[in-house]
Amino acid sequence: MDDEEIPTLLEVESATADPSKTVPLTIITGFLGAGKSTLLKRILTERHGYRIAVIMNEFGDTADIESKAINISSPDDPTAENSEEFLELANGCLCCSIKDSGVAAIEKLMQRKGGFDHILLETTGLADPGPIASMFWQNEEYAMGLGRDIHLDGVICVVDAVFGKKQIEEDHSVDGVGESLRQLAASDVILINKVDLVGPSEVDHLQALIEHVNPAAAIHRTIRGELDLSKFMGIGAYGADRLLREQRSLKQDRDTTASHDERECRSGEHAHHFGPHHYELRGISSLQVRFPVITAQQLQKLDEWIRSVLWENRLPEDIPDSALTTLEVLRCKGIFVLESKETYILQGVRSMYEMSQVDAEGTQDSVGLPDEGKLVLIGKGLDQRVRQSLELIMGSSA
Ligand SMILES: Nc1nc2c(ncn2[C@@H]2O[C@H](COP(=O)(O)OP(=O)(O)OP(=O)(O)O)[C@@H](O)[C@H]2O)c(=O)[nH]1
Repeated sequence: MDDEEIPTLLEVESATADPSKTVPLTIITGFLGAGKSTLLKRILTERHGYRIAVIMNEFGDTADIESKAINISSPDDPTAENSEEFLELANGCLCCSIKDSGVAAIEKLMQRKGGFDHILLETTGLADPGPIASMFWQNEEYAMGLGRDIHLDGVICVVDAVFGKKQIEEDHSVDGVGESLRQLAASDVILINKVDLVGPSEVDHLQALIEHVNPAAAIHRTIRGELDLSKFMGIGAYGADRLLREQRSLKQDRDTTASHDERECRSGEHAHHFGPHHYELRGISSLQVRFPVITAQQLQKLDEWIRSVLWENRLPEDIPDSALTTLEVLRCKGIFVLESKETYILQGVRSMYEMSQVDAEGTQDSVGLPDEGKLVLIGKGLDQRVRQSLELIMGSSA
């Protein structure tokens, strides 16, 4: 294809309820110097066929530095220095380097609706993408305005293969949880970048660490952000299909590689409902729990449990306002299968969550419905007590 040709628009797969009506938005976060600008430069300059609007650093103060760094401004363009203007790029993408507040930037962008199919929002200026993710996801106030035009597709985090481990170990802690760990916790896709600079065993080690912190994210290894865009765009991280697909592959993995410990655990009187996955690192912990088929009453109890944990930061059996725990859930995902064969999915970002029934006919044919459920929690204080509290619900019959 020569430079004069107009790029062909590729289909972007999306698993959300009605993607044709709203524009998917991906939040990009990442460790210092990990390769976010390199990834964005590639997206803005390569011929990939997608029409993407990139909003850079609208929440930070370094828009000018960033735009120079990725060298997209044209000397012939008198608006290039104006931080509130958009640049149309040769590959069909739009770049918006803006100092304005995020919402204002996106409002302006949406006035150009039809000119792009996907929004990438870079949030370098912020340590923790969680609050922005919850703003774009299921926020009623927001949904009255821009939310009608946009849906949150996913959060991605770029991690430095060379310094990632050190950054996790040394970064600043906010409320006992390091910034980089908060980024990992909030992410749906994680790129371990610069793998050309370290040996495979070092990358394996870093990947294992990341998998423990966030057992729900997809992890890819990259060099200079080289990765098929469909791996992190149009992923529908908050939709049902992705969760169902993950659940199916989890089951296949377990069917073929169930460990001795897990088999023992499954045959135990109470423990058979739960996988032994709990992990804690520098204040952040994750908990992964398998659920067998449950009753409608158990689902209701679980819903109450989630409300108590997400809204009041305590287990239902804890005394209100007791300072015993520092429980906080930053991200949760779940899938629950009822005796009636109804299937529910849970999606949660901080204190907001949604439990919705899966419409079997609405899922993609290849996905299918699972025969058992799971719950993944990422946050603070997710220890043995939390697991035992879930066991109480699962053990209850009414
Ligand atoms: N060898 C190697 N270098 C890379 C790779 N990706 C990025 N770099 C280099 O790493 C340096 C930092 O990359 P950037 O893309 O600027 O990182 P960033 O995350 O945007 O940095 P900040 O915004 O400052 O946090 C640059 O010199 C890049 O050329 C990679 O995969 N391999």
